[in-house]
Amino acid sequence: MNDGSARLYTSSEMSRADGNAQELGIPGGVLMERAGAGMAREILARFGGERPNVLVLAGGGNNGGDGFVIARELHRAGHEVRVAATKRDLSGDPKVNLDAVLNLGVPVHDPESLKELLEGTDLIVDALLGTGFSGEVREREAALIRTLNDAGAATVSVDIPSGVDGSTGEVHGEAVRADLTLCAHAVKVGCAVSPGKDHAGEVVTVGIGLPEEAERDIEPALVLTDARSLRGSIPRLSGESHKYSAGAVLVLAGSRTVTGASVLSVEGAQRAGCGIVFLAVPESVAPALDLRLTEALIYGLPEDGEGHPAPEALEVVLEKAGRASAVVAGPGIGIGDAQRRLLEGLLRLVELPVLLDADALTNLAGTDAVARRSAPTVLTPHAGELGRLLGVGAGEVTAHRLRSATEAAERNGCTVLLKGGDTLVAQGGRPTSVNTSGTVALATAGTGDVLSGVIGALLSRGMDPYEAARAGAWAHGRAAGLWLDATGWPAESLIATDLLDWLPRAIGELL
Ligand SMILES: NC(=O)C1=CN([C@@H]2O[C@H](COP(=O)(O)OP(=O)(O)OC[C@H]3O[C@@H](n4cnc5c(N)ncnc54)[C@H](O)[C@@H]3O)[C@@H](O)[C@H]2O)[C@@H](O)CC1
Ligand SMILES: [K+]
Repeated sequence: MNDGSARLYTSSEMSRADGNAQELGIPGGVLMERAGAGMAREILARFGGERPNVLVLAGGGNNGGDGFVIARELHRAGHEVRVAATKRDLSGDPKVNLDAVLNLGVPVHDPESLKELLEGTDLIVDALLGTGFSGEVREREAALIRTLNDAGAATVSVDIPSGVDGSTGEVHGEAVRADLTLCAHAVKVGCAVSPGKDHAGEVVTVGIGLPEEAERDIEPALVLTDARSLRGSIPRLSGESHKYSAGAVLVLAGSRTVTGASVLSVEGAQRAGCGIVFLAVPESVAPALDLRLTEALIYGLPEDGEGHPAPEALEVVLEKAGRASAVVAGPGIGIGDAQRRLLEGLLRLVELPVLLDADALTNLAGTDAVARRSAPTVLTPHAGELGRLLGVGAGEVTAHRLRSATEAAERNGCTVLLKGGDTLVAQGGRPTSVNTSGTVALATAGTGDVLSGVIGALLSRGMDPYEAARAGAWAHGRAAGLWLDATGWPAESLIATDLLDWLPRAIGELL
C-alpha cells in the first residue's frame, strides 16, 4: 500500500524499476547518463565556485559507471579531475563511459596509488560501491574506503556511501563517511536507516527521468514519514464532541521514586489533544501528582510496603480502563513481578489499544502477553529495550535496526516504534516507515515519556496504531525542531518539558 508517503528504494526495487524502464524502451545507458550528469550538476552548484581538484574513485559496476560520467562532466566544466578505477576491463555502459573519460585525456590511475592521489584532492567522488553491494566489503575495497575516510577531504557519495548496504542501512566493516550523498531517482533505504544514515551526510535525490509506469507495480517495503504523507490523518473534534468522545487516555506510569515520567506522559497526551487523561499511580504519590497535574484525574493504586502495586491494583486499573479509549503503560513504573503481573492482567482483560513503553517493555520481555492480544498494541522501545524483547544485546539491534523492528512486530503481531535518529515504525502488512523529523536534541531524559503520551492520545482519538505511531513520532521530532528554531539554543539544552509547548504547533502542521 502506498498512501502517498515518499518512498524509499531497496536495491531490488531499484533494479526492478530499472528493468521496467528497459522494457519500456529506455536503455540503462540513458539512465546512467542522466544520473551522472545530474549528479555533476549538483556537485558544480555546490562546489564549483571553489574550483576544487576532484578525485573520482570508481568501482567495477554501474556505480563506477555513474562516476565516469561525473568525471567527464566535471572535466568539461574545466575542473582538474583524476580518476582511480578498480577495474579497467569493463563491458556495457561502464566501459562506454570509461572510454569517453580516457578519450578526453582525463588521467585514470590504479587505485593502489590512491593515497598519493588524495594528497592534492579537495573533493572526493565516491563511486566505488552502490546498490549492487551487500554483505561484507572485500579487503581490497575496505582498504580503499579507509584511505578515503582518512584523507579528510569533502566527500560526495554516488547513490549510497560505499560499504553501506543500500537495502538495510547496515554496515559490516568499512563504509565511506560522506558529507553529501546523491541518490539516483529516490533515496535508498541505506541513506535513511542508521547506521547507514549516519554515513550519508546530507542526502539529495537526482532525477533520472524514470517514468511513473516503471514503478507502478512496485510496492514499497519502506516509506518516509513526513508531514505531507500524514496530513489529514488525525481525526478532528466535531460539534457533537465531548471530553470522552474526544479521546480518553488511561496512563499507568510512575512509582514511589519516579514521578516525573507520569507528568510528562500525561502532559504529552493532553497536548496531543485527547479530551481527558486518567493517571493511575501508587497511592503514596497520588496526592503530590494531583497537585501537579491540574487537568488530569489521578487515581491511587493499592501498593505493598515497598511501593509495588498490590494485587488489588489490577481491579482499579480495569475499572478506569472501562472509561478510557486507549491505555499508555510503562514509564517509570519500575521492574518487578508485581508490575509484570499487573501488565499481564491489563493486556489480557482490556480490549483497548494499549501503548507499552519503557519499564513495561522490560517487565514483559520473555512473555507472550503482547502476542496473545487481538486488540492493537504499540511498543515504543529504544535499542536496549527492543534487544530485551528479542533476547539479544542492544548492539545487535543497533547494527540491524530494520530487521529487529520488523521481527519484533511480526513475532508479537503488533506495531513497533524503534526510537532513534531514524525512528522506525514497523507493522506487518504495512511498509516500514522512517521518520524524518528526528533531531539529536531529543537525546535527553523524559522525551520518550512525552512520546508515549502523544501516541496514546492519538490512539484514543481513534487513529489506526500504525498511523498514530508515525504521526506521534513526527510531531514529537518536529516539536523539538520548532523549539530549536525559536530559541536558537544549543540542542543539548532541550529538556523534555520544552516539547510540550511546541507539540500543539507541530500537530497543527498535520491537520
Ligand atoms: N536504475 C538503476 O538501477 C540505475 C543504477 N545506477 C547506478 O548503478 C548502481 C548499481 O550498479 P550495479 O548493480 O552494477 O552494482 P554496483 O556498482 O553498486 O556494485 C557492483 C560492484 O561492486 C563489487 N562488489 C560487490 N560486492 C562486493 C563486496 N562484498 N566487496 C567488494 N566489492 C563488491 C562488484 O565486484 C562490482 O564491481 C547504483 O547504485 C547506481 O549508482 C545509475 O546508473 C542509474 C540507474
Ligand atoms: K558509492
